[in-house]
Amino acid sequence: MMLFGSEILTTAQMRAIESDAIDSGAATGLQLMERAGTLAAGHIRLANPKPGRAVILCGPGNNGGDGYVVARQLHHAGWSVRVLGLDNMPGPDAAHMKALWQELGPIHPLSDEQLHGEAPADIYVDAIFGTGLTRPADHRIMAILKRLGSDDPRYRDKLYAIDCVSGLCLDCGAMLGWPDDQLSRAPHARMTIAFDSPKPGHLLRPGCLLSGQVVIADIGISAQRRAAATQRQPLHAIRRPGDAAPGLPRLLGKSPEGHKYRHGHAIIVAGAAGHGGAARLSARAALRLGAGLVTLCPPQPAMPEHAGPPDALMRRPIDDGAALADLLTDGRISSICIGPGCGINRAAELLPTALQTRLPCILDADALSAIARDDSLLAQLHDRCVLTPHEGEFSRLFPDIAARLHKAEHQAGKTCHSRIDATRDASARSGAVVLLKGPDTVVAAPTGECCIHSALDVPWLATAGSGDVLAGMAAGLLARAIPPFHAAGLAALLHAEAARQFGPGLIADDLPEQIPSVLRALEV
Ligand SMILES: NC(=O)C1=CN([C@@H]2O[C@H](COP(=O)(O)OP(=O)(O)OC[C@H]3O[C@@H](n4cnc5c(N)ncnc54)[C@H](OP(=O)(O)O)[C@@H]3O)[C@@H](O)[C@H]2O)[C@@H](O)CC1
Ligand SMILES: Nc1ncnc2c1ncn2[C@@H]1O[C@H](COP(=O)(O)OP(=O)(O)O)[C@@H](O)[C@H]1O
Ligand SMILES: [K+]
Repeated sequence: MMLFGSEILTTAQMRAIESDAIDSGAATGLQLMERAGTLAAGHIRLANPKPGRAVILCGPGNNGGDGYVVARQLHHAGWSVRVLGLDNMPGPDAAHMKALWQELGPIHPLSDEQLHGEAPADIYVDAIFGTGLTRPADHRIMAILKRLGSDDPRYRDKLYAIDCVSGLCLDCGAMLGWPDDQLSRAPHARMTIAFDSPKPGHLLRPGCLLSGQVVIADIGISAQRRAAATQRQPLHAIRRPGDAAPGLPRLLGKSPEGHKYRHGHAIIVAGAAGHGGAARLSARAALRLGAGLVTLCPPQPAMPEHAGPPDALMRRPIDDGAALADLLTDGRISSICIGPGCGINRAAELLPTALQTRLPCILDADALSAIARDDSLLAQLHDRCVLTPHEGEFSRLFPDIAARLHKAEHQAGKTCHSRIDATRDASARSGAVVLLKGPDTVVAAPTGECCIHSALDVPWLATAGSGDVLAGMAAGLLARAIPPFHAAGLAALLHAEAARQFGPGLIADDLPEQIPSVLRALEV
């Protein structure tokens, strides 16, 4: 089953595909550069139909080569174009494009003084660095980037980036040489024109926050991309339900001849009195996503707390591992959710029983804390488990992997280790599906399958209990026999879509109630 939208390529994969296209004679490097620059100019013109004044900033490599093509194309379209470039000898393709531009106009020094000395322009095009950036820009280029990112209204909302905002590592989304506390002053593009496929850095923070609208220009290498697809670990981007496969409504729908047990039975473990809200949110979400039955399992003393609605929810007290084992002898139970409001000690006590059954299970919140405390629990995880940590929980579960995410090493120009790498490593180590939460949620399976779900437009999800709803949604989907990787990815997608539909003012209680409308919009 292939559910997830457009493929994401790393920069190495992109370079390999470009080489294949060139080596096979499908296109020359010069033709690819001409297409890239022409398509970028086309997108800029679509966004700015009336020719105006453009300043094009061209760097030392092929990204600069694309910039010279953009300059030429805008010039021919009637724009007044000023080009700022470096006095270096780029590779042959970029050198050719540079020479073609020089037949039309001069190249001024690429410096902050020159940029700020220019008459104000309608647009600025960043063609300084693309996929070839290997180290932080030097102080002269940094001065230009800071200028473009400044509050000065001359530059605000006028930046078009070729492939990426310069300084961005397209493999991990970090801005090389930019301390976290200065990122607000980094250039924020209005639009990024990227080639063939999105790259991780367009989707991961902070890159996704700096890239603006990312448009993908088809430079004619999709045949080479498809030909090599089986050699890559699958990595996909899902932003909206439309990015998911057409099979989604059928997957989430219910067949006319099905009865409740055909749609599975989810167990939601609850905790001690006073903490019941979290598990009830999960249970509601599992019901709304179509699990045939949902049973909430608090300890006996907490039962009275769960007397209220929804009436569709069943309750059964579970005091210890033996009681859970007894419940799980019912072969119709098809998923378990442990964590929300559970309490760490209770989670630690119940986890071995739950894991021993090898039933699909969602492990969230306190279950993650229990696993972080006890390596023997980590060793019992299996490929039908879905771990749903936020960054703090992730760091406690996988401290060494999280430490590699630390950007200082990268900023010194060493290794690059992205949220994708970290989530994949965590999944490989635990043998479970891992969903690392955030505005750029990453889901990875032990098979290496991975997807990024971008929810940058729904910051109202950052509200207490929203993770509990996510866990319940995934538990509902797992109960319905949707495989763990897809259940996790779909839960992230439908969760964000519910928030999107509800809009500002959202609290976690609203999310399960919004699910029917999300499903209706999907024509489930
Ligand atoms: N390949 C293709 O067919 C196609 C590629 N396309 C385009 O090519 C772009 C990739 O081009 P690229 O590989 O030349 O790298 P690019 O991003 O221009 O920058 C690297 C240059 O900067 C240098 N450099 C690096 N870091 C530096 C620093 N901190 N400070 C100073 N210098 C630094 C580095 O030299 P170095 O000193 O590291 O040897 C090199 O000279 C890609 O993003 C897309 O726009 C499209 O045309 C489609 C077809
Ligand atoms: N700024 C944000 N933009 C979009 N989604 C977010 C943002 N912050 C958090 N989320 C999402 O909200 C949920 C929060 O989960 P979690 O941190 O576990 O909260 P809680 O423990 O209160 O339920 C996750 O699904 C996460 O991806
Ligand atoms: K660029």
